[in-house]
Amino acid sequence: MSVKESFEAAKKQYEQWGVDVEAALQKLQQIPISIHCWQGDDIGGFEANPSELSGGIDVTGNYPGKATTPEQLRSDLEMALSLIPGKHRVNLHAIYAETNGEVVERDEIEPKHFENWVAWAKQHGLGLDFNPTLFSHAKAEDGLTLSHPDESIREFWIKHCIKSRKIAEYFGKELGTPALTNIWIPDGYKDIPSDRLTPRIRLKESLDKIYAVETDEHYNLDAVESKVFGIGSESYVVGSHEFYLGYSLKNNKLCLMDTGHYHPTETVSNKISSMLLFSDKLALHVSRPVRWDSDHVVILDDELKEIGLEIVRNDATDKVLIGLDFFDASINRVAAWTIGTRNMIKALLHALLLPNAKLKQLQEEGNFTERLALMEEFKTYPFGAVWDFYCEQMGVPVRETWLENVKTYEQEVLLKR
Ligand SMILES: C[C@H](O)[C@H](O)[C@@H](O)C(=O)CO
Ligand SMILES: [Mn+2]
Repeated sequence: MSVKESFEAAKKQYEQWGVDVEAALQKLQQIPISIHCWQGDDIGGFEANPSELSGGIDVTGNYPGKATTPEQLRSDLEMALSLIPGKHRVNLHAIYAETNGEVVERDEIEPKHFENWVAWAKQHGLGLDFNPTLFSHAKAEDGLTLSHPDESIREFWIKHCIKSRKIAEYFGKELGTPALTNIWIPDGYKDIPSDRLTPRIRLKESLDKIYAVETDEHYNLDAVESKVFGIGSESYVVGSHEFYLGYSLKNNKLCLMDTGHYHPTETVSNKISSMLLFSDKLALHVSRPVRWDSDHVVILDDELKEIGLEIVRNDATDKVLIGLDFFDASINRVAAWTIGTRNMIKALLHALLLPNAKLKQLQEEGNFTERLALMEEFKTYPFGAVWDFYCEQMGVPVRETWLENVKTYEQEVLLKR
C-alpha cells in the first residue's frame, strides 16, 4: 500500500469518530516549534573569548562533527530543517553573536552582531527567538548573576539582558514575527542557604530594571524560566517556579516551563491548563530529564503526548510557545534535532487526531468507563499512517528514511571537519 492509500484507510477510521483529519493536518502546519541552535555545538557559541560551559548544566559525549563556526551551524540546521515537516523557528543564545574575531563584552552586544542570522532566517522563512547568556562567563563563575550581592556584577548582567531584548526586538522587526526573549539564570546555592529571601529580592529588583526598558510587544515577548536545581545549586535556586510564576503574572511576562526543571513526578502537562487561566500565553522548553535535568533528546513518551494534548484540547496552539531544549553530544547532532523535533510535532498530531470533544463530554457525564476505553483504544489507531502522509505532503522523508540523508551528510560534511 502506498503512503496515500494507508492514509486514506486511516482517515476513514478517524472520521468514524468525527475527527477531521484534513483540518488536523492544516492546523499542524501552523504550529511553529522553536528549535534551539545549541544542540549543534554543545552550547559552545562563537565568542572571541569563549569560556568553559558553566551554570550547572552539562553536555556529555564526543560525537564527531560538532559545528565550530556560524556557517557550519547554519548548514547543520538547514540539514535538520530539511527533514522536519513544517515552518519553524530557531532559538539563539547571545553567545552565538558574530563579531569577526573582536572581543565584544556581553553587555555591549548589538543587533549588528546577529545580521547574518537574520539574513539567513529571511532566506529560509524562519522566525528567530533569543536568550541572554548568563553563564559560561567570568562574571558568573560563582554561580550568581542577577541576584549577586555585588551590585556591579548585577548591573553587568542587567545591561546584558536589556541589550538582548533589543536584539530580539530587531529580530521581530526584520522577520515580521515577534521573538521570544527568555531569561534563565543559574543563580543558587550548593548547600542549605541561611537566607532565601535576600537573593530573591535582588533578582526581583534586577528584573524590574531590565523590564523598565520598554520594547515593542509586536516584536519582542519576554519570558522567564525557572528551575528546581542544577549542578552546584542543589539546595536552592533563586529563580524557582513560584518566584517566576508570581513575577510573570504580576508583570505580564510569559512564564517559561522547562520539562526538566521540576521534581521527578511533577509534570508540566498538568500545569498548562491552570496557568492559561491566569495568563494569555506561556512558553515551554521541551526536554527529557533522565534522573536529573539531563537534557536528553525528546522522545514520544507519555508526557510528551500529554503536553501535546493539553495544548490542543485547550485550544492553546497560539497561546503556548513551544521551544525545545536538549543537548546530546553522544549521537549525531543533526539526528538529535531531527528526532526531537519530529517527536514534538508527532505529539501535536497525535493530539489533533483524538476525538477530544467526545472525550470531554464523557468526562462531564461521569462516564469514566467509556472515557478510559476510548483513550486506550485510540492508542492503537493508525496514527503513523497520517504522520507518514503529512511528511510526504510536506516534502520531507517518510518514516526512518531521513536517516540516509543524515548518514550522507555525516560522510560528506561532518566527518570532514
Ligand atoms: C542553554 C539553555 O538556555 C539552558 O538549557 C536553559 O534553558 C536551561 O534549561 C538550564 O537548565
Ligand atoms: Mn531550558
